[in-house]
Amino acid sequence: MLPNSAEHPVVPQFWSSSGSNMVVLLTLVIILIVPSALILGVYVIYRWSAARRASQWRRCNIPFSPPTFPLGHDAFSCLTSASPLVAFDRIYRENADEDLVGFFATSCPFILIRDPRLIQRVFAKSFDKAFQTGIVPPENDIETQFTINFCSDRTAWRQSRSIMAPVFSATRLNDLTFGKLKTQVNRMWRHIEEPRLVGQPTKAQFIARNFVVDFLSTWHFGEDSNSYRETAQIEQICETYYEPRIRRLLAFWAQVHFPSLQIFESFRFTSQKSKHAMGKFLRRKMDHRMAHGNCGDFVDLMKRMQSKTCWNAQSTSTLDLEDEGLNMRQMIGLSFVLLVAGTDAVASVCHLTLHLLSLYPEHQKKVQQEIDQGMAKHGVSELTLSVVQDLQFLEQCLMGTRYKFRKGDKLMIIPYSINRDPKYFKNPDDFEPDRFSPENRGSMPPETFLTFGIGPRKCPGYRIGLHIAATFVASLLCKYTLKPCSHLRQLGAADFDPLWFSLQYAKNSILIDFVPRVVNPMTTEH
Ligand code: HEM
Repeated sequence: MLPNSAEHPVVPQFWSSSGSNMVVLLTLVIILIVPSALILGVYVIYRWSAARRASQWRRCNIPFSPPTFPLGHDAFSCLTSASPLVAFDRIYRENADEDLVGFFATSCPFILIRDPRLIQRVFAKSFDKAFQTGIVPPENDIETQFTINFCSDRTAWRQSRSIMAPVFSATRLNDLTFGKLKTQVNRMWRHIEEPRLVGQPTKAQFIARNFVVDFLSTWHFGEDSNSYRETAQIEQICETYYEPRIRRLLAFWAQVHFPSLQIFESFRFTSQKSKHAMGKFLRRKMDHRMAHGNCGDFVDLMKRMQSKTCWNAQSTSTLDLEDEGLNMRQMIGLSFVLLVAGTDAVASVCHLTLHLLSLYPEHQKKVQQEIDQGMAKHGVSELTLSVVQDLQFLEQCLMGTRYKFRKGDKLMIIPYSINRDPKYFKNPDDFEPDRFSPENRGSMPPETFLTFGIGPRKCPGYRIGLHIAATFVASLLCKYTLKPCSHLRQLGAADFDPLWFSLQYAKNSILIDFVPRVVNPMTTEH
């Protein structure tokens, strides 16, 4: 019997089931077809732009590795677990016969320059190429423009380097500043003693970073921070400087592809949060100076520049300071220079040198002898500025760490790989500070020494950085002998933390045993 149509309306039933089928069908279309179409679209654009770039490289006779979708070069497949250095180093090694090689990182084309002579030609002799660092902040991102490292506006770059010249000058290191370093040394010794007395090792990264952050905080900003007790305020600002990893990668991608598109404004390298935090910090410092007088440090320099007509640059740049002096946004950028460019570079040289010296007791002993002799020569029983300035062999050790790598624009150089290339260095994997002795450095091709960069954008702070690192290492070696505890061999590219974009921190803590020395340097004869 047919159902009663009034109770069981046939037509609506039909429509409702077919309607729900349609909904399911539509949902499937949306779930499957739309994303597939999007991926296909991205793929086509990817292939098209890669093919265009490849044909340009072919025309210019530049050898290249064809891209694999979506990572670019397949060396990047390890990116989530390893530092980008691993991928770059692999590309360097895979192309041993080439002077330069093109490759893709996702869809971004890069040229890795392998031959040091070519590096010198491009980066040292051709200012235009050297000027572009690859990160291209928009002109109105004043803070980032004034953070010298990322500056893409020539006038701002010249101005920033010139304003900061007194800060980079080694003459700022005097007995007074050395006294501040000594405060940090005493705190570090106290920190090492606590675990040592209960038979535990010390984390090299931790003491190195605290030492550098606290010293820079005191020296430049007059802020007496003690990172062993609580995180220094400038460290908190530093922590928010770089966006979290995924945003940072997106920012880098957006900057390479669409440097001027406002839509990617939110994916910028320098986070808004850190700009605000730095602004607040600087304002507080300046107010304090108004009330309590000057200290002759970086904050005072900024304060002077704030009100001064400081440039006669015949420039049409929007960043021209003529008649205005520095404004707060420019000062924020310049303050970041000290934190971003200085802190990690010096801290990584410090802890990596400790690690290497713990692995090479013969070099460690030589540094200790040099320190003891220095103290005896100057008739002192503790480190002084003059003793540290005499430590030639220690300086060679600091240079010998050679872990730094430079990431330029679409042009890239990898000092890490060049420094380990047997073509240029005998026994490249050995820690041989004598490579950097004054005699040997003279015979070494200058273009192979890239620890501080090369050309007009070479590191302006390296003298200061080496001095801080020398004080750090010397103050430890005059009191202790180092024994490796965790890493029993030199670090390779794969041992570095993937979360660090350019500077290298080891993935796992480098633990070192500090064994007190029994010698009294004043009475030791050598
Ligand atoms: C001893 C430790 C240091 C090392 C190994 C080091 C290394 C480098 C390298 C390799 C570059 C070039 C980066 C590139 O081209 O991508 C650089 C640039 C720079 N460094 Fe250092 N650096 C050190 C200490 C410092 C210190 C203490 C400061 C600041 C107080 C500083 C400030 C800068 C600045 C501002 C730049 C950018 C220069 C420009 O683009 O014109 N560095 N550094």
